[in-house]
Amino acid sequence: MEKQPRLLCSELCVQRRPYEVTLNCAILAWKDVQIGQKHTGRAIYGTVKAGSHCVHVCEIIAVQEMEDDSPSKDTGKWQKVPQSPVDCQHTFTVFYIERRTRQHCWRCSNVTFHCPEQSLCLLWVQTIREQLGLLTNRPKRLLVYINPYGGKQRGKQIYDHKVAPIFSQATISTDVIVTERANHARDHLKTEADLKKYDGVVCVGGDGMFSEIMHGLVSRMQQDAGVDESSMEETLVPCGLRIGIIPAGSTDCVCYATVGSNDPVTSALHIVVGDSQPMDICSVHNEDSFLRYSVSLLGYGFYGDVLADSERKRWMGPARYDISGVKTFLSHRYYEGTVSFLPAEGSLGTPRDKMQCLSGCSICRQTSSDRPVSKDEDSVSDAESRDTWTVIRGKFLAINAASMSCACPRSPKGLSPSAHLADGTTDLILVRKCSRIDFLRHLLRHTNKDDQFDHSFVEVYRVKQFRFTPRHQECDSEVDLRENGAGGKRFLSQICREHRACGCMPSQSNWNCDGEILPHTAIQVRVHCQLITLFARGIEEQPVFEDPYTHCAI
Ligand SMILES: Nc1ncnc2c1ncn2[C@@H]1O[C@H](COP(=O)(O)OP(=O)(O)OP(=O)(O)O)[C@@H](O)[C@H]1O
Repeated sequence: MEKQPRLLCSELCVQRRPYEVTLNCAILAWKDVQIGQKHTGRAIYGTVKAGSHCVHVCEIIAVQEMEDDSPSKDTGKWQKVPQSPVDCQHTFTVFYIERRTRQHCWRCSNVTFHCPEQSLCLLWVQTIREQLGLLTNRPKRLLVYINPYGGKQRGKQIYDHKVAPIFSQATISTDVIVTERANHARDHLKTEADLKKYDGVVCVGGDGMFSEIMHGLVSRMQQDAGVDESSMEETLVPCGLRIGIIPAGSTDCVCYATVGSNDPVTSALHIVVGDSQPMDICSVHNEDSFLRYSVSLLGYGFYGDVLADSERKRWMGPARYDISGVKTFLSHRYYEGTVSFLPAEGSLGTPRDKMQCLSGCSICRQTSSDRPVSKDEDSVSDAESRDTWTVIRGKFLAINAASMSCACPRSPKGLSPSAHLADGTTDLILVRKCSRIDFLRHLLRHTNKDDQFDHSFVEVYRVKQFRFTPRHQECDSEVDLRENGAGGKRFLSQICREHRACGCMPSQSNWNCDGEILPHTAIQVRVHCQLITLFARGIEEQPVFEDPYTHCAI
């Protein structure tokens, strides 16, 4: 790391021990001057050598001058007077992010420095504040929507007790709206909200609430830019405002995939430091009508049936997903249809390359630098003329499109462990008709480390667009193609498609679109690369212990 010039260096006291405290534009470090160089290698970004501490300036939340709590003040009680090498009357406290040993969880920690003179104390406070002021990615004003009924109905409590105090410490001002009905946040964002006033929108709730806010914001951006969402050909305008997710739902899959945990304090701290994680969005159309956007899972067959069945069992609470899962598995229904897709080509990864999308992912970064700047360059018709569509017809137990890994505590690797958040693609997983026991083997692999795609009946493709037509909606030419040469069968099929009552009609499933049922089964899906940005940084790799005094070069 390049050596940065020191801005300040003083001997200050921490818990009445003398420390050499240094600041440059990247690092604040403090080293116990009395302790030797013995390594402890314990904390992360905290103590590395005994008595040596280091914090990145970009992970400082705030600095505050404090009332001196020196025990030398007369409290009326007997107390031992510690020996301090300097008379430290003036104090300031630095609040910073500390990584916890629990996976990807952050906490707000603090250290109080005692200074011998007030002028020195003020100089430190002012210089640190100046450095924080240079971090232009931090939000100053946020619009917050709270779903009081999401998850265990603790959204309001979580925000008031865990998140609001952090925002206020970081001097972020907020306008808070507690929703009164489903789609309140979406409609407010779409029509009323004065978005120019804000640096970001915060969603307190689960995946359903996030989806509402994403829909509201994306639609508003298109309206303002005069883009017609109902046309699949249109290139959508990216959202200028970042979205923060404070997890307060039942599954919190989007938060888990972009932060690595579903901890509200960690999410609040990612918002405060102004992290940015771009994310792709799939638009879903039925012919010329726009249906919905999806960021995580589009599932037909198994996941569609589980959702449809669980919706009828809402009264059971979260247990309904397990019960519907078992019921759907036992019913072992398969569905016929045609899947066509435009494969993603070039240097992007593949769904089976085991390259997990982590913080600073090189594949997503490369995609972002390769993205066309002009609207015309990326039109659907252009893409279609360059690329060729692959067509697959068959009987499927499940058709899933995972635009992110969809990892969650139940499925730590997710449906597609190598799916990327922002590479402009979705992983299309086709599970063909197979025996119950084989399907069970495939499903169980979502919960362990084995490759869930390593089955003869599973195919996975990384795609930019896809379409699905259920068999009964296929036009005659498609059916003719499939049944080429089988004259009798074709005739029978024609009759069956026209006579639902005869019972040979292939049954239909529903599309599960990020937890919502779509009203149509024939759909066209297009991935819009990096359409939104979250206050997140992706999942960080486990930190390496490093010596701040050698590598941070302070
Ligand atoms: N005030 C409200 N009253 C009723 N429903 C609401 C209200 N505000 C939001 N909603 C709706 O509640 C639904 C579920 O909310 P949310 O996603 O927060 O929780 P969840 O379903 O428990 O969690 P998850 O989606 O992570 O499983 C959302 O689709 C949202 O549209």
